[in-house]
Amino acid sequence: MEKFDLIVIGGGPAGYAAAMRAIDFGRSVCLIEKKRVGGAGVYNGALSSKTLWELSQRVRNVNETIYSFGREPFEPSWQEIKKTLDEAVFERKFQYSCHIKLLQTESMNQSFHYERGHGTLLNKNEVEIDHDGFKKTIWGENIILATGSSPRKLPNMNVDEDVILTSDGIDDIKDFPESIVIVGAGVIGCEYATIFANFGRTKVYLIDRQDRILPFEDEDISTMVAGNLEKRGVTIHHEAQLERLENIGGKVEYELSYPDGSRETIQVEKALLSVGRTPNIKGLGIENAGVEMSKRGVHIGDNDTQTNIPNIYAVGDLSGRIALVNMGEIEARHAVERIFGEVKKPISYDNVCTIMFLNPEVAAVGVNEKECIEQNIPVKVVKIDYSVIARAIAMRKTQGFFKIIVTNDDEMKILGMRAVGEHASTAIQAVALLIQMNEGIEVLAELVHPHPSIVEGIQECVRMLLNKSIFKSSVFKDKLACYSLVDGVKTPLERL
Ligand SMILES: Cc1cc2nc3c(=O)[nH]c(=O)nc-3n(C[C@H](O)[C@H](O)[C@H](O)COP(=O)(O)OP(=O)(O)OC[C@H]3O[C@@H](n4cnc5c(N)ncnc54)[C@H](O)[C@@H]3O)c2cc1C
Ligand SMILES: NC(=O)c1ccc[n+]([C@@H]2O[C@H](COP(=O)([O-])OP(=O)(O)OC[C@H]3O[C@@H](n4cnc5c(N)ncnc54)[C@H](O)[C@@H]3O)[C@@H](O)[C@H]2O)c1
Repeated sequence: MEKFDLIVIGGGPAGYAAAMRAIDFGRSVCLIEKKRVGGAGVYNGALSSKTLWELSQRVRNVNETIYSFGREPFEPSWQEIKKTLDEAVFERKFQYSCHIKLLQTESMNQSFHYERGHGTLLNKNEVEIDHDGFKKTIWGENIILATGSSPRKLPNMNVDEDVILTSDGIDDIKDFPESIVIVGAGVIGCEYATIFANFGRTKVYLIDRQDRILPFEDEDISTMVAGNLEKRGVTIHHEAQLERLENIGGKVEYELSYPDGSRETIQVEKALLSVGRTPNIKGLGIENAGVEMSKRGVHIGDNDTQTNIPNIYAVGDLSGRIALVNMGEIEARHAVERIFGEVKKPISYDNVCTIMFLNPEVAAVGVNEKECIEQNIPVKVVKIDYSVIARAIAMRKTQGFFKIIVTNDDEMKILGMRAVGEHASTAIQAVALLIQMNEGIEVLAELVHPHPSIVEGIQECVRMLLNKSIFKSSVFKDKLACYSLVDGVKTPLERL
């Protein structure tokens, strides 16, 4: 039987990162992937949906520009869009293939081994690999489980990935549907609503069971994103309870009920279910090795990625914590460092940087106002509208804002930031680093920023906190705001 220092089951972003980190320690590692290396980081997931989003943003931008010149809209076909999507996915797939092949060549002198097949734990050290019925068993001193997650389904709903789809099937549609209902106004639902609305070829209905989309974010963000979706013709069913959704003769019929007792029935061409994801635990054999779920039955690998069986770790979406590529990679690298002796502090989930690919894009790090109110954290908040940032004016993209949340004391340590608008994702990075380094805001206030750049807005925010901004909030009251937020009460702060 082949023996390894580490076996990794699952070759998505988390599993791949784990295997690569093990190589750095000079340990023998076997990576097992049943389908396609890259997982949802590439296919029917992060890379594919972001390619679609980028294309759709370009189409919308072009159309907004040429509309103002009185020109006909630019309408690429779905086939053209799909070709570009496939090219992007292929490029990444090719990189992974070459990387894996070259790593296994003798000249690389690596102890990396790749196996295609379904991995199942037989006990705490042995894993069976099943490749199209050909089975073999390997032995590992340590095992990392990284089998990811799959779209959650709803009862009584027959997902056929043709008429009723999930994110696993949406990229394979044959044409722009005339209409689509999206069930679930979370991240995937809102991103695909944005994509279809941007292309402008599909009537989109979005089912939101709460009173506002993206309920985990502050209201100013939900309002701006929802307003833009509605401007582009999206119907958002707020506070809607989905009573029924079925395929009737190749079309979708769904029925909603509302708190006032009213009901409505609507027919559309396709449905997309985006109601969360479920960890891929079935068929993994965790029971054979004695690996247990957390008491609440959701997490696996509760002890800082380690499971109750000391040589078995769980990382990425499988762990049931934060389902993001970046966190999957960090958890995976952390688990390997724990296994091979480079023990560090436990992973912190406090300042995770995220981007939601909406219109406009929304980037986040640390706490928002909602969390400060819920957790009763007294803070100061400073907000600047994109319309006073030179670069945004030059781009003709003045919708958006920066919001920075700091401690309610003289030190004013940054606790969180939201960036909503063009280049939001690049802007968040500087502030994330300051939080990580536990630095004060003065550093940002004095740094020479490039001009014109969107990040100058962040600088103006911190200058406002220090009462030395260039534009004065007492004059531009609707564009610059600075207030304290204590016990849920907002009090404007005196600024020039
Ligand atoms: C539509 C969509 C958009 C997203 N957009 C973003 C984004 O913009 N940014 C972001 O950070 N995250 C995004 N995510 C989330 C991100 O894709 C996941 O968090 C990430 O892929 C999780 O990585 P993972 O390695 O844990 O799991 P996965 O990517 O699910 O990979 C798990 C791998 O394990 C394999 N596997 C499963 N069982 C076995 C087995 N028994 N034996 C062998 N192999 C097995 C699977 O085939 C798969 O390749 C998105 C997800 C979706 C669905
Ligand atoms: N840009 C990104 O970073 C990005 C993009 C896409 C996905 N992801 C990751 O993938 C994960 C899964 O995304 P998701 O959008 O499926 O999950 P989600 O948890 O973000 O949203 C699911 C939504 O579905 C709603 N819902 C659940 N059951 C419902 C029902 N019966 N009827 C109507 N609505 C219902 C929930 O209220 C929630 O708003 C995300 O949590 C995120 O971690 C990240």
